Amino acid sequence: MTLREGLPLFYQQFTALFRKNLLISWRNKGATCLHLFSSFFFILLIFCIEESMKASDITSTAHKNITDPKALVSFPIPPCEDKFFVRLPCYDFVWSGNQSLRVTNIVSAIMANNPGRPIPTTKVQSFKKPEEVDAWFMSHPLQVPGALHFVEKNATIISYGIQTNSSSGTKRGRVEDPTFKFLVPLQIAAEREIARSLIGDPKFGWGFGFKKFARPAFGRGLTISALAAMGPVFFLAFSMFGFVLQLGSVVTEKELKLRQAMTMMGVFDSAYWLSWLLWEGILTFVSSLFLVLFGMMFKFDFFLNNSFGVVFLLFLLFQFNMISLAFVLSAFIRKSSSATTVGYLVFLIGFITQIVTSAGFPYSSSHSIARRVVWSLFPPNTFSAGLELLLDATATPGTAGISWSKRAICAAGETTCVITINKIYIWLVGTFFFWFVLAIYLDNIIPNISGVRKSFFYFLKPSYWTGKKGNKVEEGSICSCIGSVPHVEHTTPEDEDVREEEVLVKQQALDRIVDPNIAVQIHGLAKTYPGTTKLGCCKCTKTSPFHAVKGLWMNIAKDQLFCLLGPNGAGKTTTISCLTGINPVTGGDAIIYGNSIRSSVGMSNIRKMIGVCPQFDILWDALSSEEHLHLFASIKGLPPASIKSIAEKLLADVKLTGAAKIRAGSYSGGMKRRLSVAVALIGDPKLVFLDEPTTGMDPITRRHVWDIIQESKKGRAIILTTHSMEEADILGDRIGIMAKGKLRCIGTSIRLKSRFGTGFVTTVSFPENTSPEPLKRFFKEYLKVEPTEENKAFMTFVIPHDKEKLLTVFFAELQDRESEFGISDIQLGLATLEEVFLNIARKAELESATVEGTMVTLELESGISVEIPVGARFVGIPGTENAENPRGIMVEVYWQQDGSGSMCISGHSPEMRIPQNVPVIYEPSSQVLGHGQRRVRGIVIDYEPNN
Ligand SMILES: Nc1ncnc2c1ncn2[C@@H]1O[C@H](COP(=O)(O)OP(=O)(O)OP(=O)(O)O)[C@@H](O)[C@H]1O
Repeated sequence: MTLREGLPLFYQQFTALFRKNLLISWRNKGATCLHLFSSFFFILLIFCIEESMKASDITSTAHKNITDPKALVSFPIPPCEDKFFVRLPCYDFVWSGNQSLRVTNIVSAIMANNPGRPIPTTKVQSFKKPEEVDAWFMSHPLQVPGALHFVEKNATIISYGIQTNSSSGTKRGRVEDPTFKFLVPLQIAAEREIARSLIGDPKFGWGFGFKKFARPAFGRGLTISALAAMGPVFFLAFSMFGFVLQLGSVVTEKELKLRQAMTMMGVFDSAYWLSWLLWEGILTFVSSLFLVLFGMMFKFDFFLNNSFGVVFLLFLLFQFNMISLAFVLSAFIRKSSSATTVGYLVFLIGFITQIVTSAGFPYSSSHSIARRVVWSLFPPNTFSAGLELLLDATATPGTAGISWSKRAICAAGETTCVITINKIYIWLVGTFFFWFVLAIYLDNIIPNISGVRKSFFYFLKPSYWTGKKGNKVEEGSICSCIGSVPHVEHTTPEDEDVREEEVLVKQQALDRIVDPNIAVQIHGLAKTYPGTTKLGCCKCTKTSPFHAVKGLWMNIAKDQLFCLLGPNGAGKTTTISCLTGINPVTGGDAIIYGNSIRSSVGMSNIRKMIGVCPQFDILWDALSSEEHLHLFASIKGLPPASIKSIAEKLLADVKLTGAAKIRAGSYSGGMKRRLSVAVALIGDPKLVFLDEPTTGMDPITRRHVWDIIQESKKGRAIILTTHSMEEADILGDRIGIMAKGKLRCIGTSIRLKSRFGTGFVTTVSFPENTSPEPLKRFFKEYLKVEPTEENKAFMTFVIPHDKEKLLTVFFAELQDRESEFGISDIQLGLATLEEVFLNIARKAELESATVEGTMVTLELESGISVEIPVGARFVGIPGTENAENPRGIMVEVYWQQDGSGSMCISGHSPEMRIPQNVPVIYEPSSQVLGHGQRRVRGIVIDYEPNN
């Protein structure tokens, strides 16, 4: 099947990824609806606030048509206690000019004739001169609202002046206007009584009143506008929905390694980012449209009087900016759960900078261009400036706002201005591209989930653009100082098969022999994870480099399943990660169907011919198995016409046809693993990596998957890692066991069992009343072996390999004497692969424990505690030497793997004498430990019981 390449592949990937984004949004309806329609709630909220503000201001006539305004007449002088802030005892007014009798009479008349409330003399203070009044004010602050100053010039002229505190005060939301409350009543009273005094008629009528203009009701803008006050912050909050959702989606794909899986399948970065951009762009377009339409529906002048295109474009460009900002921040975030926190922080910062922007910073000629440039990089700032222009334009009722044709013209009255709505559009387009390009750059240079990144100047290398030659990646955080990675000393393998394999591969590499039957040739593959430096708040934590794979040499044949076994941390997954290009190798190389994993061209060829089932399921919860297969098939470049039938076949193979349309989120662990296996087999790959494919499966499903794997061997190579020895035994054509980063043994299952197993295992069964002693003696005399396990019904003997030649005669005689020994059944078999595995793992543990001094405590039945290195098999107990046992006593320690895959002690043999001439592998320097406790350090003895 020919896979698509170049532009057609890009287009195919882009459409598949776009569909994936669409499906995920569709399945996540709640969040998508919130993104699209939350504007309605914000607009409704602003509308409600504005209505309630109007309702609370019932005395205001601003919203009413005034056709026949009423005259406001008769202002009595209010009692001084009515003043909002007054100090008691207070006075209704004070006056100067009391040396004149006429003035005194005028003031008396003012007090007596005050409408509705004659003023008592105790509430008035008199002075001779205004200066005395000022002096009194100084010593009696806040004790009087106003003062009258009279001067009798002559018989026909009496002049007067008024003093009041002109600053208006507020109390509990009410405003005190000193002019109308205190000044005008004093003025009316003074003028009335002066006129009566001058005319000489104490009943002279003196009418005075105010009357408003008749006028239509004011619009919203002139008085209170909730939109002007809260619009910027509400619109910023609204844009946060899309921002947080976008950030969460991108980070989730990174966190769940979905992005890595797609990269492994050869997805173009450009197709990935553009698919997100287009989908989010559509959502943004629709949500901005709804926002403007809702604003118009609620009849806000802002939306009605400014041109539709002008308002819509501002919201659209701002939201696009928030998408690219989300892309940038996604490079720094590892957990999708942090998206909401980051969204909240961005909102908080945006809220603060919006306040600063609305205060005039930096969009005025008094600020430098540099300040404006820096400030405008943060999209909420430019957005806020744009909103302010549009709000100002519609602040006066009945004004036309900003039209599309006038978008580049300064506000009325200004000949020059530093910012227009058109300039804001240009800024927003510029910052959108700036953040988007920065997001792609950061995505490349910040270490991905596997700790891999590109160099800072990767884009300057022609190979990045042409895809030719190496496109090297680096490891470690961008801030950590990575020194040179320590070299791994290559040691000649101890095992002869591993040595032989190494020599063969080296020779083939030297002779440049390309064996047509070899799918993968691994040349001294080494991987060292660099140490990292992490800056904490108080200290710097450093981890040292770790050699995970220390030079692998091996061939993996076509049409074969190579099984890679090893305890936890052996380096199996790291080897697979290197072979699949997830992690760069530190040393060596691997040739996969003639392509080197060290070259980017080679790797891009390799990606087309491999299928990977990673250790952990890499699936979208919201997509069904059918959709997963369609997506990955499209990314791989399978011809569109064939994708449907291929997906159907794969689903049938892994028995998921019935669940093809069900979302993977509701699958059981086993179903997810089967889907992962199907994904690995998409596009008929020539090399398949299966990293623990049957983990979490029930026995029936596991058998079924084994059948699928067995079937899939035809025409391809499979590299399988597993912790199930049964799986390895059944499926593996060849098995390699790794431990501590090195290959420890390699060969067929039979070969490994015969070389590393303890020998042949025979189980003899007999009826319960039979005496086992004669049988035991027979085994002891002929083969010199004791039973390793015995009960009333059977005995198990392990016969060392060196007794193999004796077995034919031995078993012939045993069969002849069956009735004599009372035997009911005899079974003979090789040691299990599990035993081989434990042996290898134990030896590797012992090797590193002896170097690193990793000890565990062996509790002997005799009550002694012995400290021994992990993996030690025969352990001598110091202090047990005597005449009978000149070298002392030893025990055989039995090991097993615990749930986490680490070696732990499962028991020990009875104590036995240490034979003469057996060498000591490890003798601890100090023998006795503890205070009075019987706790010693064991001596590790190199003893093979069969020799
Ligand atoms: N990114 C990393 N940085 C540092 N050390 C790592 C990193 N990834 C893996 N290691 C270490 O490398 C060693 C080999 O890990 P690897 O995952 O390859 O083991 P494995 O054989 O696949 O084990 P398992 O059976 O548990 O999957 C382990 O000790 C692990 O802690």
